[in-house]
Amino acid sequence: MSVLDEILDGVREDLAARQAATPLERLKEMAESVPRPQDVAAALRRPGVQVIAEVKRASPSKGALSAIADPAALARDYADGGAALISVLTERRRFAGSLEDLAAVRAEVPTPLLRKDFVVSSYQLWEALVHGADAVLLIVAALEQDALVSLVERAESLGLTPLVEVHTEAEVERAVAAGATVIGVNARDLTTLKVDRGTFARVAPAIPDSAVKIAESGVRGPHDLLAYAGSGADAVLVGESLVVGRHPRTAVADLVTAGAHPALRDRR
Ligand SMILES: O=P(O)(O)OC[C@@H](O)[C@@H](O)c1c[nH]c2ccccc12
Repeated sequence: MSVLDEILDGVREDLAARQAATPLERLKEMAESVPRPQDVAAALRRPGVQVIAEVKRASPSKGALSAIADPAALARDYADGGAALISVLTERRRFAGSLEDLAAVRAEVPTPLLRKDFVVSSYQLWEALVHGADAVLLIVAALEQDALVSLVERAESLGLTPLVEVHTEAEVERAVAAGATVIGVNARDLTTLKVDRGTFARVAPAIPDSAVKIAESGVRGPHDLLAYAGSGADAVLVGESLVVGRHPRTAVADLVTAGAHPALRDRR
């Protein structure tokens, strides 16, 4: 069984437990008092290369990365550094994340938030909404096409922006066919867990110009952002290098400065 399949099994088990504890009807009631999510595509389409900073405690490839005692304080650093979007891992077993982390970050910063998880059910979209997300990750490799199509539609109908993750050109076709307008190319292959920084340059040409293009994973600093920008990235998603470094606010600010270079600002 692949790592992805193992992760998905755990995700479904945890999901079943949450559904047993909180019926969908209850979540829907809670969603009534939540403000409408922000326009994430617009935030990522601003001139220059935008920085998406991730609250990430652990990963399947490396295990524990950082204890992150206070995710809200880290998110505050990311926001102060100029992140356009903050990604919060909510998967528990492999990434040590939680919906509580998402809610804590929501209470601290006004920045748009991405729920980063393995979404397999519309129940998780309602959870994302209730805990303050503006966008949700949908991973093409983890979903049958009809499930992908319906989750893109359901997310949009709730006002959530679907960020659809791909690894190959064939997956770009599936993402576009499902109506995705914000597409992330993950340099980490979720079946082998290896990072190949050339993935974005190979896959991005298949993404329509009208879509927002995000380069995910493997960004160690401004030089990697600039390389992804050279291949057409509108935004980069950065986790590990921010949480293991000692100065997350400065690290984000350095990326934001690189992404705001005049040559990048005038591209679109
Ligand atoms: O830590 P990195 O190499 O900067 O990568 C961040 C992000 O791309 C990665 O966490 C990620 C991309 N897609 C995912 C899907 C699920 C979980 C995690 C991810």
